[in-house]
Amino acid sequence: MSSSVPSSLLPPSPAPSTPRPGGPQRRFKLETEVVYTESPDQYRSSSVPIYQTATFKQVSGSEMGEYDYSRSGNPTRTQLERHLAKIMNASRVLAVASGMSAMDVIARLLRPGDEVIAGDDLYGGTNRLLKYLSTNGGIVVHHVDTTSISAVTEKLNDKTSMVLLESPTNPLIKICDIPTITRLVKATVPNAIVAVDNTMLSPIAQNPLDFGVDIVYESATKFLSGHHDLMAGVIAVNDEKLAEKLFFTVNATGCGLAPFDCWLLLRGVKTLAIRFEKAQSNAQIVAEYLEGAGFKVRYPGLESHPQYDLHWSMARGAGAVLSFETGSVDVSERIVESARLWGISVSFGCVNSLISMPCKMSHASIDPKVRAERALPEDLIRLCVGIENASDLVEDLKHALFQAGALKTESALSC
Ligand SMILES: Cc1ncc(COP(=O)(O)O)c(C=O)c1O
Ligand SMILES: N[C@@H](CCSC[C@H](N)C(=O)O)C(=O)O
Repeated sequence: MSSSVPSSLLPPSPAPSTPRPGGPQRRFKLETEVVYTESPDQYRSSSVPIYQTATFKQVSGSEMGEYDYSRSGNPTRTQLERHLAKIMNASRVLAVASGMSAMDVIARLLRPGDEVIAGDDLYGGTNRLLKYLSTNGGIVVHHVDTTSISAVTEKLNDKTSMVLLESPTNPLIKICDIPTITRLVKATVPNAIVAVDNTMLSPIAQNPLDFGVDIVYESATKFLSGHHDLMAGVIAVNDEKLAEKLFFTVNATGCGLAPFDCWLLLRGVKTLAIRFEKAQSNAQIVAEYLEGAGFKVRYPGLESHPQYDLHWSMARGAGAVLSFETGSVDVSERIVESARLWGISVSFGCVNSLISMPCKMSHASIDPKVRAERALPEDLIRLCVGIENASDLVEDLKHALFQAGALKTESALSC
């Protein structure tokens, strides 16, 4: 531990969970780990208390307690971070105000002149922050097709400071070979950081830290919380020095997650496994229906996905986000507007199913010219599948497709 960060400001490292204090210390299956939380609460409260306080009184003028100020640390945040560290196979997790906050904290590791290699298909907000840094921060950003290992390695040089990956990507659901890219980056530029945005799968389906990457971050606004009732981001690492640097920025900039949101997120995480499983099985049914109806569907649960085998070599599930093309922006708009059960909304990972057109919504901040260069189809529809009844979802979609003129025959309505 470095002398720059007092230990009182660091959350304790995660203890292995055990149903009874003093009982056998062991790792349980993920579905069990997400539900079980330890709390050192003096009243043995079943739910972790919300320490809705900005300050903590000190024992005396010279003796500091464990916490002094909630920007620097708060017991509810500590409990959340410990719980997430267990689930994300990390030694340390930091909970911050949003997924973009997490990305911002990570990006502050960069210095002018540094080079970043990122995907050519990535969340619009990430693209926007990278663009800002390249315009104003002296950072050079290379956007490459991360499905091609050589496209990534060709850009590696001694100025490469960070390789930023998403798999699956948002919204084209492209898969990249995280273990191989990580190995090659480490062999070529040992100090370069490999960071993975794991928002699309959550720790239930993929743990990139297990592949040797340095940082995993997620928008906890999505699957981790699951109800679209809070904004949060999480950063997970296994290197204490790196954790300290990241924590320094969290404390210095004040982006640590507020106590009530920590509590909401902790509550949401308990149902992560069951929500994710149901949403994912619904997504598989929806993807198969759309493919059967003749659409080009992007979903790693379909054997037609070009990186199907690669995906399943890394992940335990296909997730609940898929996208498909219709061949016409007008038709896509009509489909989106004809759906009743599917909410027209950005974001994903919620219990409710959502439908959107990335080029007009989540990825609208990417210059239309850049979108065209990167072959992001303007007619792309993204479906973020929730936990409703699968037949209701398919029925609603069928009717939206039919009303929009995307299903040519009545028979397609019954497939
Ligand atoms: C893949 C991905 N990463 C990061 C973010 C940013 O998260 P947040 O909206 O919580 O800031 C989003 C969506 O916003 C996303 O889709
Ligand atoms: N207006 C927002 C759009 C947020 S998109 C949220 C989510 N990541 C998604 O992919 O739907 C912005 O400008 O960031």
